[in-house]
Amino acid sequence: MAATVLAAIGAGVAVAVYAYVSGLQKNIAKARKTGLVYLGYSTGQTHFDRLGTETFLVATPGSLTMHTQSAETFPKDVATYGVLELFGKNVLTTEGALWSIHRKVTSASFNEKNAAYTFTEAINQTKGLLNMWFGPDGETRGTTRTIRSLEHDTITWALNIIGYVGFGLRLLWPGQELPKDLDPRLAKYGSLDPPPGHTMTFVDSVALTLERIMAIMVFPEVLLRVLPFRFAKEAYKAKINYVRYMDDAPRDGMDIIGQLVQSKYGENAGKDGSSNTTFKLDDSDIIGNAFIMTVAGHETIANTLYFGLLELANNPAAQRRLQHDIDSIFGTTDPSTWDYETNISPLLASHVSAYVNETLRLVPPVTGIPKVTTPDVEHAITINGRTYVFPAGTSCYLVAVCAYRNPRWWPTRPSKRTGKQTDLDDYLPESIEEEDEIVDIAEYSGFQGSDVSASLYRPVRGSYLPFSDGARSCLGRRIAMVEMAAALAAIFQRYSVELAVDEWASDREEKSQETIGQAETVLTLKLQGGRHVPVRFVTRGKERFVSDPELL
Ligand code: HEM
Repeated sequence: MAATVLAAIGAGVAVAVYAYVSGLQKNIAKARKTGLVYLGYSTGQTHFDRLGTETFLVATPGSLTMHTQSAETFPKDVATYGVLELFGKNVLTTEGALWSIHRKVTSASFNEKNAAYTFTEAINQTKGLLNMWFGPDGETRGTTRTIRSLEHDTITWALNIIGYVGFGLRLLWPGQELPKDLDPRLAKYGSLDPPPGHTMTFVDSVALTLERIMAIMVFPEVLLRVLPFRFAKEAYKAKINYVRYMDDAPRDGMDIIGQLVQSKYGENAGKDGSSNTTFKLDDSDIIGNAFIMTVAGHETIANTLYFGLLELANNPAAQRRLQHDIDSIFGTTDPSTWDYETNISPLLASHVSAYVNETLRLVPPVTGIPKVTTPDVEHAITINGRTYVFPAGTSCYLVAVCAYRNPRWWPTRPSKRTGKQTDLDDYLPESIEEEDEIVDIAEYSGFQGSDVSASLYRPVRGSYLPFSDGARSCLGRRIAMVEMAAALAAIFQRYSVELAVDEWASDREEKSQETIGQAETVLTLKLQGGRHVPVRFVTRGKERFVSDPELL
């Protein structure tokens, strides 16, 4: 008996070893055939430098993946986004005919009316954030206390905005009150304590669902309920609360999502792409898209504002230039009087959007984009003037963050900060602006106009894609730019940001840069494991750097 078991194990191991070796040989052969440089198994961004190439292949026993800095028009590899289909199919995770239906239905909501709502709500929420930071006596002191929760606070800020623009839910900061005439069905979403029928607030349920998304995906609900671990208990509690909030949300009161629910797209298109049926999103599609708008619509923006504020805290001179532009657009007028139609174009043509763009270059929330070559036939691609033929269905990872620091595409000079040969790792907001959005299939896009100034450096197409490009580019780009610009204007019109120097001694700028450099991607790029940079906001005129003549 024992001999039979051992023989069976031996045979199993032999089959596994054979599959491993032959898989590796097969993929190495495929890699060789393309003529490109390839690596076995390990991968990493420094390999671009080591191999002296912008595109290479990684062959493992189970896969062949291209890593590239060249944006090619491959289809998106939606399989890698499976985790985000947790609550239903949606515009990010579908492809082909089904995607075009989701895209058409959802893109209808990304219009100027919603961008204007975003502008007003971003100002309103930024005011709430500043009030919380300064507290009742902060204005008199002229400074906030040291803020260690900047990341958490910017996440809450962004969730509050998407809550309003996406769902029509007014979400509050401590000390704020709901408007008296609010639809009572919406009141529970703004509550700062868990309302009846819930064990956590709406905002906490969204934040914790995202934090525990892997556990929610991997373990069935019944198991999460009984497992004696904290992660399982949190995942269960977050999911139950989130689903209940989504089920109870009055569909008629919502904005982006409300329009989505009311849309009936295509008299001629069915959900499966067939003709002559009326398409209507079902409940799972609506919750799936609502979830994706919440995820895509807050962590990305929150992280950009967060890292942008840290970069500005490191660069007092940059803050001065930002404040100069804000002063010339808004003077001393109260932010609650700012008007979207009058102010948005000058604001987005000012240094404010250049500063956002530079943050998106250095610390982009989406560091890479998964793509895949044509599934059924070999795919020829020209890279640097040479054509390579790739096997059908080769996975491709566009390592966008490396392209944003590649001296071949960006003007560069030796770094004053580090002494390195190039300054592309430095925050240089004066140098760039984003290319105008060029949309391949216009009707699938949201906003299509220019939201940038004409005076700055325009990167070569394909070398700067923080919102991706083409038909599958970001639907929320306009909203994102409007939201971040409004927040920066509302903050820097009256305040400046500083590193909290008493905690970090003379090497504070270096230490802060080093900490930002430790950001890692889970869903988006962010500081993990409690790492943070302490800062303070101070009333303009009371900055430490005000005494530095170079900055005046
Ligand atoms: C700084 C903010 C943002 C950045 C950097 C960003 C970046 C991106 C990128 C790179 C993609 C392409 C992903 C891929 O193809 O794998 C994308 C897609 C998408 N984004 Fe954003 N995004 C931001 C804000 C938003 C906002 C505010 C919303 C909505 C409220 C949004 C909704 C979407 C959607 C729905 C898609 C999928 C489009 C499709 O596949 O057809 N994003 N975004």
